[in-house]
Amino acid sequence: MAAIHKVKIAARLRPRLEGELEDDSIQIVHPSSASGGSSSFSGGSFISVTNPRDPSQVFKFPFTSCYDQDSTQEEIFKNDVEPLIDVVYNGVTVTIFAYGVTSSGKTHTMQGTKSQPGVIPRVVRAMFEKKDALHQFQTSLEISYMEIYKDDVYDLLVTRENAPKLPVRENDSGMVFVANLSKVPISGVQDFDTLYNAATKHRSVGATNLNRASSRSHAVLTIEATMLDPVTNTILTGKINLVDLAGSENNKLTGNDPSRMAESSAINKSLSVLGQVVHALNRGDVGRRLILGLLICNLAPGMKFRQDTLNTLNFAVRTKNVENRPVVNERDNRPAPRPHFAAVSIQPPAAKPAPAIIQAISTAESSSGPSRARPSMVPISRSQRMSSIGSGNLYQPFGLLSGAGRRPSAIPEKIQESEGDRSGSLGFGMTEKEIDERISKAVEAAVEAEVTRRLAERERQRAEEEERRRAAAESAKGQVARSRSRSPTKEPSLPSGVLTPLLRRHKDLDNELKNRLQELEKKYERGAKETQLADVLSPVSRKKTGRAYVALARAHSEKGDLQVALDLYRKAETYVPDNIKLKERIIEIEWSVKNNKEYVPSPKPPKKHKSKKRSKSALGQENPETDDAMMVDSCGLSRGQSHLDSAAEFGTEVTNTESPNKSKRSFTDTEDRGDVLQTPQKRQKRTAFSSPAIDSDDEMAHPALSKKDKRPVV
Ligand SMILES: Nc1ncnc2c1ncn2[C@@H]1O[C@H](COP(=O)(O)OP(=O)(O)OP(=O)(O)O)[C@@H](O)[C@H]1O
Repeated sequence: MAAIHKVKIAARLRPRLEGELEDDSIQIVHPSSASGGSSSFSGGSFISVTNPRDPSQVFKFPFTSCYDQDSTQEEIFKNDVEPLIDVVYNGVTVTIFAYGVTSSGKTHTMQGTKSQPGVIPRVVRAMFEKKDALHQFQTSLEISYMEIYKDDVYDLLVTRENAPKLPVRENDSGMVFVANLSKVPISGVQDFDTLYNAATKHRSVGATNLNRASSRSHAVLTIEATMLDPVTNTILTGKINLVDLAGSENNKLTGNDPSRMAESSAINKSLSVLGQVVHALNRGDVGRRLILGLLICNLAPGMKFRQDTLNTLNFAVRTKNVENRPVVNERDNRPAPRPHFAAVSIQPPAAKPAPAIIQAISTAESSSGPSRARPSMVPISRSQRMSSIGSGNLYQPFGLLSGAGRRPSAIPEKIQESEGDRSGSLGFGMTEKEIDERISKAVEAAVEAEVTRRLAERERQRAEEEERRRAAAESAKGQVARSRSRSPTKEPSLPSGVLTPLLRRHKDLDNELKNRLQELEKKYERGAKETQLADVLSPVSRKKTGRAYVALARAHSEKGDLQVALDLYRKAETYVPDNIKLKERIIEIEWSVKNNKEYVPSPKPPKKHKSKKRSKSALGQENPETDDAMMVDSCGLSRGQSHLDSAAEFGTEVTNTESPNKSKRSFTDTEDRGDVLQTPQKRQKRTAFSSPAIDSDDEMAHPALSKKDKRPVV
């Protein structure tokens, strides 16, 4: 078996910022805080998040690297990033993502400041240090820097005026790349700083309530090392992709205006697709070549961010199970190049298109599933590809590429043409054993991929065969029924004798078994179609279907069928993947199932009287239309109630994001000041809203959905 690496997760909780309230709803817990001054303990550390429904309970998320508020940039780099530099110099593509809600510290972690440089400047320095140490190779470094803004890709290394949208294309071997993205050689740290600082100014940044300089785009910086071994005349290419994702957004907190909402919706959509891809990778729906090596989950402290923190951690937990099978990008540099089988990529059939973020991070291994949503691009021809290669234009951002034919522009011509004695050296300073190992791993990977392909093919044939058989059985059944109706006595009778009862029983069982199998098959087909179905449904229908599943799940959870309820909630999630409350519900039930604990759903609300509705409407905080919709809320709470409740509980603003004109009311304030400051009337209202239910407006509402979408669904 080829070596498999799980994606490494690091979680980092940023310190409280000025004006943020102190509370311990999100904490990093180290096994023994007494065991030394480090702010990151590997082994046993976990993030604890209090359960929004029951503050006496906590959710624990153990990760190998947990960095608390006192952690330093140096610590993160030393522990989790620096080891990856060697991997890059071994010809592997590595990706580091910073993921988290807006203002959680992604840019601080990746970019940092002059006094506290982050991952990016440290990686660059380390890449140059390592390059200098590799005397035996002729090594060059190049960078590309792009941003993905509202699903469009722009080159950050050229000025905005000269930066048209770059097309994302797929070549004829299924490799996704950003065409015409510039790749610039860098000669040293200073050189990089000049380029990078200028490029960063081109990035789309805007102010939100939470962050004055919020990144509104995903930024992907790629540093590529090309190493030529003059002795063996082979070229090894390693890359490190450093991705500062735009923050996932809670529009209630960010206070986005309508134009920002569109931006925000694009950000959330792309992050949600990223989440789905990771989910699909976990389920094995898509190829298991990986999209990242390290995921840094940035967390913001305090109750205000608790829900976002749970979402981020939930995403991280899923990502943790993704397996990574690194591939070495090595190729022969002799005049008649042939692909090294270590770099052979087995190409899957064409899949659905996807947003740019996914196209950019996927490696064309994805064979199905929700991983592509961009309209299909015209594949470039081989000749085009070669000319792009020649001009240095072809960019394969995260490619585990089939390496033949690509000539790094930064390598001097004479080196490219040189041909060394291949027998005398083991190349790239590796021992024979290491080379053998690498070869056997590559062979295993190729064989495994081939076996997987064949198994899939066989499975497909089996399914077709099964379908044919079922159709034949159906039509035979129809004929039997018809002939029976014509002459009911014609059914072949069992031979009489002592075995007759046994034969009859056998026949009954046989029929029962067949029926069950048919049912199972139908169920399986339904499950497989679920994701595809969700893709083709309109947002309204998706939401309706999601709600129906939630209602069903709720019924099961009330009966105590937690596993069934969980499955149904997960199904619902397929239809409403962005639903925060639903995700939270899933986490809770998962926790209850895993720990064999009772799960107590919140009580159904009493039926509302019209007068109550009127009085609520009079508050100007909801409209009756949405109120009706609330009645179908899976947890039984009316939407308005739970909306307010949830807002109150999480200290969020009760601002209807659909209408920027509606008045805002901050519950953070009310909550912080406590009940003492409230009038008896207000206190009464607050009590009514303080049910512990968590299913709320949020559970079924997506910020991008229109008002129309919030109609009753059942
Ligand atoms: N570890 C830290 N130490 C000190 N300050 C921090 C830390 N992390 C973040 N901050 C501060 O918090 C604020 C928000 O951080 P940052 O801009 O990095 O968030 P972000 O996740 O990149 O947000 P967005 O997604 O909106 O771009 C900044 O003022 C930053 O300086």
